[in-house]
Amino acid sequence: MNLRPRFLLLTTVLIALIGAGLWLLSQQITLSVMQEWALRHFETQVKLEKTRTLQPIIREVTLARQFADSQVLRAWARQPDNAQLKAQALTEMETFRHNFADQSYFVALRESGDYYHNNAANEFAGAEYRYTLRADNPNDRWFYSIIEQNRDIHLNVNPDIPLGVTKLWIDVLLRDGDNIIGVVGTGLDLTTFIEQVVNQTEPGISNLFFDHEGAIQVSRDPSQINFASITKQASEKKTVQQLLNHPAERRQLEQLLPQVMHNPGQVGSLYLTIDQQRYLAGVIYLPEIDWYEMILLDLNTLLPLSTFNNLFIAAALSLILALLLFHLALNRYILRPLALLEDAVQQLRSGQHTVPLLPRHRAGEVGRLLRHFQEMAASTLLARSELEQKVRERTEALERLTQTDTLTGLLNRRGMTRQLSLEYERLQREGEPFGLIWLDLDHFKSINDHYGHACGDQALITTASIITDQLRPYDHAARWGGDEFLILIRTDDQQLLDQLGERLCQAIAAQQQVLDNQQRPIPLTLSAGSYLARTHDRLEHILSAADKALYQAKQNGRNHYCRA
Ligand SMILES: Nc1nc2c(ncn2[C@@H]2O[C@H](COP(=O)(O)OP(=O)(O)OP(=O)(O)O)[C@@H](O)[C@H]2O)c(=O)[nH]1
Repeated sequence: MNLRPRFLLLTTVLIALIGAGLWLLSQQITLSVMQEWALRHFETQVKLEKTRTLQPIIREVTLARQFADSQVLRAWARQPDNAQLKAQALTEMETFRHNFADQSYFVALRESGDYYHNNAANEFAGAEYRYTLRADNPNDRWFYSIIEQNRDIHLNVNPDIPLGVTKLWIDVLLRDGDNIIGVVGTGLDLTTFIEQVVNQTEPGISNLFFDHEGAIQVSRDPSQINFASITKQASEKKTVQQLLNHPAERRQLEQLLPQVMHNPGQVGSLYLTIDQQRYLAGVIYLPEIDWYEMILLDLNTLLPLSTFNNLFIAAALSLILALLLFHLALNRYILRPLALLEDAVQQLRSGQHTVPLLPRHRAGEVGRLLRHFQEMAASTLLARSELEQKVRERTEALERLTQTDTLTGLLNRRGMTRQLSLEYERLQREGEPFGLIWLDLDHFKSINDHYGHACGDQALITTASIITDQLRPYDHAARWGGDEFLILIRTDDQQLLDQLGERLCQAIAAQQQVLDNQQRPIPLTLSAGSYLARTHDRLEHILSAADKALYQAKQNGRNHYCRA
C-alpha cells in the first residue's frame, strides 16, 4: 500500500478514536454538569416546597403535635370517666377544631377505644363520642397499628370517596410519660397539595412522596399511591422500591434513605430505572412530616440528544476539515516531494545525464533529503562522466592502436582502409577529391638478405619518417604491408601528386640514415605510382589504378614515379 492511503487510513482511525474519546468525555462532563445542576435544582425545590406548598401541612402537623401535648387532654385521657376533665377536654378539642384547617379533629383513647370526632359542619356538637374502636374490626386496624409502630407522628393518605377529595390524616400519639394513652389528630384536604406539588412540575421533572417504609403517599399517578398505609400488610403496600426495575438500584435506594434521614436538608442522588426509563433521582427527608420526597429528572427530556446536533455537525465538519488540511499538508510536505524524488531516481536510472530538478527550498527532513539527493546525484553524474571520458579516451587509444603500424607509427592497412572509405564517401557526397600514391621499396628482400632484418626494419622506419615529413597534417600515410606504403592526399591537383611522388623518390634515394654494419649508408630507393580519384570511380578501381601506376614505375627500372 502506498504512503498516501496508509496515512489517510491511519489519520482516519486516529481521528475516529480521538473523536470517540472526546465524545465519551463530553458525555461524562455533560452528565456531571447535569448532576451538579440537578442537585441544585433539588435543593431549590425543597426550599420552595417547604416555604410554600408544604407549609400548610407542616402547620397542621405542628398544630396536631400541640393538640397531643395538651395537658387538659392528657389529664382527661388518664381519667376518662371524670366528667369535669371530660368537659374541659371537649372545650379544648373545640378550640383546636377551629384552628385546624379542616376544622375537624379526632381523639381516640387507647384503654377504652372510645373515638371522639367533630367536623367543619359542627355536625357532632354534643355527640362527640362517635363509637368505640375494636381491635378485631378491620376498619379500626389503623389505630392499633399506629400504637404498635410507636412513631410519634404518622401521616396517612386516604381518598374520601363521598367528598371526592384525597385526605391526608395526621395522626399523633398521645403520651403520658412513656405510655401511649391515645391517638389524636386531624384530616387535611390533599387535592390542592397534589395539584401544586406533583402536577405542576416542568416537563421531564416529576416527584413523589413516600413514607419511611417506602409506601407512596403522593404521586402524579394516583394508581401508584398507597392509600391507607397504616392498615395494609407489608406485602400489599405500593412502595417506591416496587417501581424500580433493577434490584441493585433498589439496594442503593435503601442504603441512601437512612443517610438522608440522618441529614435532613441534604439531597441524596442516584440513577434509577422506572418503566425501563432512566432517571436521575434526588431524595430528601422531610422531618416535619416524616416523609421522603423523590424528584425524578428525565435527562432525555431535559437534555435531548438533539441539543447536541449543532455540536455534532461542528465536530464532524472540524474532523473533515482537519483530515483535508492534514491531507494537503501531507501532500505538500511529504508525498509530493517523495514522488518528485522517485521520478528523479527513475530519470537517473534511465541514464539521464543532467541532475534532475527538485524543489530545493523545502525546510525540515524532507528538504534536507532532497538537497542531499541532488548533491549525491550531481557527484554520481560527475563521476560517471569522468569515467565515460576515461573509457572514451582508452577506447580511442585502443582504436588508434588497432589502426597503427607498430614498427613505423604510420596507419596500418586497417587504419588506411577506414580513412580511404571516409574520403571515398566524402568524394561521393561532397565531390571532395583525393589522390593516392602507392610506394614500394626496391629490392627490399635483398636488403634484408644482405644487411639483415634489423637493417630492413630501419629502412622501413626511415622511409616512414621521410614520408611523414613531406605530408600536410590532414594527409594520411600508411604502411600497407611489408615494404609497401600508401599515401592519401586531399587534392584535385595531379601536379601536386606528381611533385610529391618525385620528391619522395628523391628523398629516399638521398637518405643517409640507414647504415650497414660498418656504419656506412646503404643505397635505398623506392618506386611510386599515383592516381587522382574521380567522383564516378569505384574504390577498388582507385586502388588498382594506383597499384598499376606503381607496377609501371617498377617496370620502368625502379626508383621511378609514374601517374596512372
Ligand atoms: N626487415 C623486414 N622485412 C620485411 C618486413 N615485411 C616484409 N619484409 C620483407 O620484404 C620483402 C619484400 O620483397 P618483395 O616486395 O617481394 O620484393 P622486393 O625484394 O622488394 O622486390 P621488388 O619489390 O620487386 O623491388 C620480403 O623479403 C619480406 O620478407 C619487415 O617488417 N621487416
